[in-house]
Amino acid sequence: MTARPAPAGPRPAVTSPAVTRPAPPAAAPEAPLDARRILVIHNPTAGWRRPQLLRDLVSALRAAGREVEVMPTAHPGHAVELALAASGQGWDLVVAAGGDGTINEVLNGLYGSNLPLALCPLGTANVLAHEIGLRPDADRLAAAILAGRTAAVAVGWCNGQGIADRAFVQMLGVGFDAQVVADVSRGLKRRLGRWAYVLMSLRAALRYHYPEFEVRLDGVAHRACSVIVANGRHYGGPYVSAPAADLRRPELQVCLFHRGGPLYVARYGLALLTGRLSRLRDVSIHAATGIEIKAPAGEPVQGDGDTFGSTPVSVGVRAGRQLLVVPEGN
Ligand SMILES: Nc1ncnc2c1ncn2[C@@H]1O[C@H](COP(=O)(O)OP(=O)(O)OP(=O)(O)O)[C@@H](O)[C@H]1O
Repeated sequence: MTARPAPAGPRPAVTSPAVTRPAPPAAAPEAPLDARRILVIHNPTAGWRRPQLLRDLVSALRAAGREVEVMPTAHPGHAVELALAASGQGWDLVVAAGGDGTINEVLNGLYGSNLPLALCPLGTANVLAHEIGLRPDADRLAAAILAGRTAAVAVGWCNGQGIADRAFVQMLGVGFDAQVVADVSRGLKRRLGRWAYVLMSLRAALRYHYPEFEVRLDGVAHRACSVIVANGRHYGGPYVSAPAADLRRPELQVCLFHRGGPLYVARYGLALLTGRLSRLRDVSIHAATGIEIKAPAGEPVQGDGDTFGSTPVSVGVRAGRQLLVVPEGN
């Protein structure tokens, strides 16, 4: 992997669990971006593979006089390498064309480079695209990039078993959902799309062992059967898990699920689909900037829909360090 020289100043450490920071005032809008040279990092294995969407986007950008190069990924982790190498090559913007896992890899490669990120959502769930109101329509995607409207988003960070200082943008999960993500194979996702998650959720609901997690939120101890750490509001696609979450604020919303077992999984799943999750009495949501999660044994940790590693895991957040192209009205 190509190593980028460290960004000016020390790389900030994951926020200490003991520190509670007040939310900063809303950030001033960024000046519009005029991206002339655009690199597209494309995961050809993502989601339902909508090659036409990407082709149309590239045509629209070229028709508007932009220089566009598409680099396909060849293996997992390749998008990190391509994004790392992109800084210093004269690009004005990097587009992540794929699902949330591809966006996550590109983000991890871009961090600290000051190169803005845009999305071409080709994945299965496309949670970040839902979060910023980006529709999978080539004309709208091109219009957003050409308008150059950006937002500075806060980035979540985690360290854990097999996880070394990894960024996430939308969410991180430990417990039932991380088990489901670990169970869904690439082949199954390709064959069944979203239904792969439904199928594996049903299977895991019956087979999962529902351990209890020890969770420290800014130093305060809690216990939970499952945990979702939300940087954005959305989860699993167009559904909302944490209504108070805001990508622009360096603060995470932590959903603690206090009961385990198949009936509670069904209850939580139904509440998520009907927008009532945050109102359940056995779910509590807490704002936090430093989070420690431990389990009796190593349990899977998922971030942005891909397995990162396993517990114990510590999670923090860093303010406005990544510029993201957002559509009008966001
Ligand atoms: N050429 C490749 N071959 C196999 N795997 C790849 C390749 N390029 C990237 N990957 C891996 O594919 C994984 C899944 O990609 P991604 O999340 O973008 O698609 P998805 O899972 O279909 O979408 P979503 O996350 O929205 O459900 C990524 O974690 C990445 O490591």
